[in-house]
Amino acid sequence: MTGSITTDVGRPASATAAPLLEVEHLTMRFGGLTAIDNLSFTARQNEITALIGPNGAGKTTVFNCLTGFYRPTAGALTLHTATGAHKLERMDGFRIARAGVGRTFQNIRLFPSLSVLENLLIAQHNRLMAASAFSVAGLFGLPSYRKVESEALDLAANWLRRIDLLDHADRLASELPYGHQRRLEIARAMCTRPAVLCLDEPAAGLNPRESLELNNLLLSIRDQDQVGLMLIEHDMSVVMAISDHVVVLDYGRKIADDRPEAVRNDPNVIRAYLGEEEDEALPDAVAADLGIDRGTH
Ligand SMILES: Nc1ncnc2c1ncn2[C@@H]1O[C@H](COP(=O)(O)OP(=O)(O)OP(=O)(O)O)[C@@H](O)[C@H]1O
Repeated sequence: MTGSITTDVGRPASATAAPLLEVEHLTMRFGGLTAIDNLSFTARQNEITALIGPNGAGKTTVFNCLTGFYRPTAGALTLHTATGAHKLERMDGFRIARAGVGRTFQNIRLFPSLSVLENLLIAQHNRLMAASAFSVAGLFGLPSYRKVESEALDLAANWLRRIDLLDHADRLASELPYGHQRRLEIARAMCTRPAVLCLDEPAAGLNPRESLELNNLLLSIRDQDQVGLMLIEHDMSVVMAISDHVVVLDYGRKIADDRPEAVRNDPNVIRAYLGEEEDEALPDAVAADLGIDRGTH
């Protein structure tokens, strides 16, 4: 083993930024299978927290608990926002979204037969309906509705500019190239005004140029939008390039929780993530991604 060992499992990566999302003793069982086993970590404001691990480690299950798709078997999930501390484990998906948890999925879930602009407006549907007082009269008569409607259009236009799709606003979402659809899905999630945005494999299927554009978009969201990002990602080059903090799962248990440069040299992570006892057995490309120096063998 040539990589240095620096990870202190369980130590938070940063104690400076305010806690945004606290996961405490999260457990999720499906019958006899424990998919998440007593998992605790903290994601912080204005940071990108990556959740990584081998296939079946439990990453998507964590997202499903955070977004109300699953009700956890045990544990507490607390989102801290300007409106207070929200106990997510007691809430359904609709209330969790309103509390400030946004999400994208492994498989793109845009409305394919709506335009690019309509996809960004429909994401703001709940806010628009609330401003209409849920009445037809409100849709046509209330000044508060017109104000929110104008803000919704401004927000959509702003995101179209940021993802460089303003010229494509009237095209059907399904007509866009795959990489554009990925960016649109992130913009759509941002139009729900989340406090934390959970991204499930956003780089999957992207070519290197699109992947670089995605990195820049996610960094700009972190730095400009008062949003914390949680990222499930198999592409280690993306994880290492943009994450502030990495949590590693293996068989539902946390095996590392630290800065990316520490995690990538952790022998437990290498062993679990790659399923190999020795780094000599790793494919060269994987070892390079993990930053393992093989020159001295
Ligand atoms: N609804 C469910 N019912 C039964 N078992 C489930 C369910 N959802 C997930 N699991 C199991 O929980 C474990 C964790 O699955 P999960 O999809 O969270 O892993 P993952 O780390 O996201 O994997 P991948 O990287 O392949 O997407 C797996 O063994 C999976 O089969």
